[in-house]
Amino acid sequence: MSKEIYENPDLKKERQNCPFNKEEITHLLDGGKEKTIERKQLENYILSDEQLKDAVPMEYLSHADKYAEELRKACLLMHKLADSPAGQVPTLRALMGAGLGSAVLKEGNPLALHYVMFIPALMGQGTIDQQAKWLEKAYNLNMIGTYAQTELGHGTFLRGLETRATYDPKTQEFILESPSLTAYKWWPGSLGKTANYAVVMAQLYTKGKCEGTHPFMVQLRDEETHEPLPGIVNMWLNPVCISSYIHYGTYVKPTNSKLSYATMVFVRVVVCQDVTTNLRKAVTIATRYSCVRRQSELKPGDREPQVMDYQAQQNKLLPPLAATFAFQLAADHLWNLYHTANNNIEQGDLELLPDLHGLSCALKALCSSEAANFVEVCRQSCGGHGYMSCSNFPRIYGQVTAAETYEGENTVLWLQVARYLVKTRKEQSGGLSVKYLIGEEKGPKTVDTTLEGIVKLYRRAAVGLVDVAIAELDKSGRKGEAPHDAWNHAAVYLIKAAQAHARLFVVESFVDSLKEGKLSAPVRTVLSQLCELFIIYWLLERSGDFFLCSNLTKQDLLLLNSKYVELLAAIRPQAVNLVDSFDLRDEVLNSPLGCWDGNVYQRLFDEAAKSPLNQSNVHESFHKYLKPLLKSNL
Ligand SMILES: CCCCC/C=C\C/C=C\C/C=C\C/C=C\C/C=C/C(=O)SCCNC(=O)CCNC(=O)[C@H](O)C(C)(C)COP(=O)(O)OP(=O)(O)OC[C@H]1O[C@@H](n2cnc3c(N)ncnc32)[C@H](O)[C@@H]1OP(=O)(O)O
Ligand SMILES: Cc1cc2nc3c(=O)[nH]c(=O)nc-3n(C[C@H](O)[C@H](O)[C@H](O)COP(=O)(O)OP(=O)(O)OC[C@H]3O[C@@H](n4cnc5c(N)ncnc54)[C@H](O)[C@@H]3O)c2cc1C
Repeated sequence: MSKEIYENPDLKKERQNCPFNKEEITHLLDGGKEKTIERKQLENYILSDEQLKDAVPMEYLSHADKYAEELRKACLLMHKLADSPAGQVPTLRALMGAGLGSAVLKEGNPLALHYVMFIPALMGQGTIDQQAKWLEKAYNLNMIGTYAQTELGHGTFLRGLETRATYDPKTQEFILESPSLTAYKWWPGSLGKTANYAVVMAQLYTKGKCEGTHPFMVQLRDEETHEPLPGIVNMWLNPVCISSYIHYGTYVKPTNSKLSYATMVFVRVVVCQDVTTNLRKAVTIATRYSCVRRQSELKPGDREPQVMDYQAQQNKLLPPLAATFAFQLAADHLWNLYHTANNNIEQGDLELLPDLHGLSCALKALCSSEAANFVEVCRQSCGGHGYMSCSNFPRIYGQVTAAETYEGENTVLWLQVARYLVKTRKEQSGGLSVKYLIGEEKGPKTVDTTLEGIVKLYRRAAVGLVDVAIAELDKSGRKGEAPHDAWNHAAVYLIKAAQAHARLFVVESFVDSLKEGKLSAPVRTVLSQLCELFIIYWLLERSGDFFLCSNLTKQDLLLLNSKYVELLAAIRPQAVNLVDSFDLRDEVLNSPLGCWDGNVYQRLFDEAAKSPLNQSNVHESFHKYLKPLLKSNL
């Protein structure tokens, strides 16, 4: 007799009469039906392996045991890579990120940096000969690498890195040294115990001249014993410069000194997708829980309502739900730009480099900061149970908020974006993503609150805020301030302009994708509602920017507020169906609050029972500490 599959009755009701094809949205997010099939096959292949399951919840292990357990599983995953039904690269991409990877490696992947930065650095900056020598070894895992750039004293300011690589023309060797405590490489993932090689970013000195930061391949540990090589703490010998800038002792300048920053650009592009995956998990958990959880009284005398029926809860969860689509579509556009720019760069055409740098900084900063804020709202929307470690919100939040700092601290990246915008606006020259800055904004300044009208408002704000920032810079200049002081004193305006640019890109990506996409009418309807909700939400959140830069009136704002709450009500009935379309398995969500069947309370109870403290009625510490206290008659 087949066991009746439990489904929470409220969730069951939410799923009845879904007006759109969930699989159509799943395929859209995966990149097509074939990709969905491939993903599901890969998920089955990985998640069915009993050896990859945690015997006890990771939170109850010691630091060292957590490391050992994650390393055990990471190594097992690498063995499974060879036989993966999806092929090596799609499998690696899935295993390195916030989706399938974090379902197995909940505390982090000790081998992530090897694939996410070490190999990309070799591919992006190594010579053909160097790639021939190291790439096969890296792909075969005969070496484990990391990317060692950040030091105790410097993470942001790369031109201030202290680690030095001095070229000795007599021996044709580079001597790497960390001249001070603050020069110690600090933060690189896997550097502590896992990697035996590293790409080390160091200031290149040759013939007494500093040529700036360059990547060097350095062996850290003995390949057999894994012991650190002699002098590894403060003196590294025998590194090799990864790139071909030293020709027979003479330094040959690269076509662009920033090409040595290319690895970071790659990860910034990838991070946008990764934080979006984490946000999808958080929204799924919070949405399903909000339709299972019944609390308080909406209509006097009635049964306690689903908390999702409170407009306040819809206001918490539907903008992040819409954001997952907005960020995914924008990340897809950025990924395409990355590939185009990279292919051009390989042919020596650097024209798109400033666009790629500007946009990757903008989207990485926007997606990571917005996702972190939205994940925290999702956590709070689940009340006390959202605070529990087993809810998975603490881990998801930790992963997303880290992305606000690594790969370029967000404020610093916003200022990079502003530099690119000001230059483009002033020089009236520029590339792909800033065309709106070239020439004057045309058309009437009147406001219409249609989708197209709202996009025009975003464009006006993006242009207007750059002009406000430029006016501030010019004002400081007229007062005789040096350019660097003027820049620092305009930082608030510059960051606002950068953020408005990033939002415009996301909004246009979402609107254009719906125009171009081959979507069924029901899917187009629900995605258009989400699109309109999201662009109005952001406008209401940042209304000051729009008042400053357009003829937006109080009446317009009241109208948009009404439209916003109407859209909350319109989308509410499809919230569970939309998160079901993400097709995130329970093992990927890893949360009793978000499971497909909605059996929340039993799963919470079962999770609590796993705690070591719940294995006995009286913990031994009672007799050691509490009982003496009770008897001490203080
Ligand atoms: C197998 C596939 C794997 C798939 C993976 C799947 C999932 C992975 C998911 C998530 C990732 C997982 C884990 C996370 C990975 C790693 C953990 C974290 C790693 C790190 O944090 S590594 C260290 C990161 N550190 C930084 O980012 C440092 C930030 N600082 C800087 O970048 C620079 O200092 C600066 C802020 C840009 C300033 O540089 P500076 O040299 O001073 O230049 P400026 O004077 O400001 O500008 C001069 C000029 O140069 C242009 N510029 C600057 N940077 C770039 C660039 N990168 N590219 C192009 N151009 C650049 C700038 O625009 C100026 O141009 P002008 O024309 O205006 O002169
Ligand atoms: C989880 C995690 C993983 C990491 N992994 C790696 C890794 O694998 N390899 C690696 O090399 N590094 C790694 N890092 C380090 C990371 O790249 C740096 O922490 C990051 O670049 C920020 O630099 P910082 O720590 O020096 O911060 P700082 O730059 O010192 O930031 C401190 C404050 O100063 C402000 N500030 C700095 N410069 C400016 C400016 N010009 N204008 C205005 N304000 C400014 C910042 O906005 C911030 O508010 C990792 C970090 C984390 C958190």
